[in-house]
Amino acid sequence: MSPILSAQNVNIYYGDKQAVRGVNLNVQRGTVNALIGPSGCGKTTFLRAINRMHDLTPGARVEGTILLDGENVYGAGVDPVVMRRRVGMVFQKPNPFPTMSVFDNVVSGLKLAGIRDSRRLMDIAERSLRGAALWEEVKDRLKTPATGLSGGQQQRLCIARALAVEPEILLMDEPTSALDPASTAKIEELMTGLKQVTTIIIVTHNMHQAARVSDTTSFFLNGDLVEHGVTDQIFTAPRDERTEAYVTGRFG
Ligand SMILES: Nc1ncnc2c1ncn2[C@@H]1O[C@H](COP(=O)(O)OP(=O)(O)OP(=O)(O)O)[C@@H](O)[C@H]1O
Repeated sequence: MSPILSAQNVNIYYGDKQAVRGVNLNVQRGTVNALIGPSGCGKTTFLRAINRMHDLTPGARVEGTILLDGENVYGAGVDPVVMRRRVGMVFQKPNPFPTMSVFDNVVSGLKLAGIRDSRRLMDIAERSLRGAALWEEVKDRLKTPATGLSGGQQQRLCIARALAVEPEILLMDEPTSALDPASTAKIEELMTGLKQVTTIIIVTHNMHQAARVSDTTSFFLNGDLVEHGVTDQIFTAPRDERTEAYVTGRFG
């Protein structure tokens, strides 16, 4: 099967400084993929290249090829805004739009895309909130401010907001690092279900989390992708001694 994402010789720079070096990575549809490695090794930098977030960072430059379902993400004529709809993103800290209600947060991307039909918006909002395992908790308070939700609920709201526009890939940058263990467990559980509707690439510092939720794992070190493989293999039989040192906790 052709990969949903194919990165080919990707180099990323901030000014003169190279943060990611020659990364080659294929990600299969309907899987969860974890990016692990010590602080500063380039995980977030690589993640942000996938939906062209570096376009917004002065001095940042991406070289090489990133194909989304065969289409060059950086190709001439590709609208970065459209690309960011196809590749959704959830950040470390929940960031619901603070002045909007729960409902308006979920449908914000749809409204921007010109969808106005209220029946349709409600259907998609319900489906997205169910997809983010939040519907039961918020169905009676859809019109209340999103800021009234707990941190864990706000993060699931951000996941619902990302799901509403049916992204082909969902990028998650340490999505549980600001959450308590119960909220973290809920989001980890939910990822398995999300594989039915999208493909997930998650940056995590937590190796137990990577081992629990992901199908494949990529180990980064100093801007290099050292090793990529099935998660079980990376954690139990790594091929590179640097991967072994990291997953056994000898540094990082
Ligand atoms: N906007 C920026 N401008 C300049 N250098 C940056 C910028 N963002 C990141 N870097 C540098 O690029 C390198 C990779 O950073 P990146 O944030 O991708 O690492 P990371 O593996 O995600 O780290 P962490 O796990 O701490 O989030 C680091 O040396 C970092 O200091």
